[in-house]
Amino acid sequence: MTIHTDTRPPLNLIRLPHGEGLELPAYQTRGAAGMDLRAAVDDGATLTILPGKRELVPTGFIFEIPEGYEGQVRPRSGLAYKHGITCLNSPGTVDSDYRGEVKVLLINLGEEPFEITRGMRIAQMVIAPSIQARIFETTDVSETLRGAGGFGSTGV
Ligand SMILES: O=c1ccn([C@H]2C[C@H](O)[C@@H](COP(=O)(O)OP(=O)(O)OP(=O)(O)O)O2)c(=O)[nH]1
Ligand SMILES: [Mg+2]
Repeated sequence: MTIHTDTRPPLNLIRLPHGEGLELPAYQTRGAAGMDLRAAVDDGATLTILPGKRELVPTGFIFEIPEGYEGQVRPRSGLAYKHGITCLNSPGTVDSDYRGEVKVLLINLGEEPFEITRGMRIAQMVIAPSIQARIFETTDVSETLRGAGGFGSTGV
C-alpha cells in the first residue's frame, strides 16, 4: 500500500478587506516554483506606472510564512519581456515574522506607461527554506585557495 502524504509546508493567508473577491494566490502549473500574486487595486481603477517610475502594489493578503522559510517576491518574465516591468528590490524578502500586507514594488523600465487593474497577476512568490546564522566577531580569517580574489579574479 502506498501512503501519499503532502509534505509541503502549510501557508496561511489572511484576506484583507480590499482583497475581498480576489482569487487566492496560486501556482499556475503543477511544477510552478512560484505562486502568482494579484494586484489588489480598487475595482474599476487603474494604477499606471509611468516609464522610469515605481509603485508599491498591494496584494490584499497577509502571508503567514512558516518559521524556517521566507517568501521571495520575484518578477514575472512575461511582464519583464513585453513591458519592462520588474521588481525593483528583486527578490523581495518576506520574513516569517511579518504580519503586514505583502506588497510588490514594481518599476517600469519600459518606454510606455503600464496599466495595472484589479486581479492582474503582477509578480510571483517563491517559498524557500531560510536559516539564520549565529554571528561572531573574530580577528582570524581562515586561509583558502581563493583568498581575497573575486569580481572576475578567475577570468571572464
Ligand atoms: O517585496 C517586498 C519586500 C518586503 N515586504 C515586506 C515583508 C518584509 O518582511 C518586510 C521588510 O522587508 P525588508 O527587510 O526587505 O525591508 P527593510 O527596508 O529592511 O524594512 P524593515 O526595516 O521593516 O525590515 O516588508 C513586502 O511586502 N514585499
Ligand atoms: Mg529588513
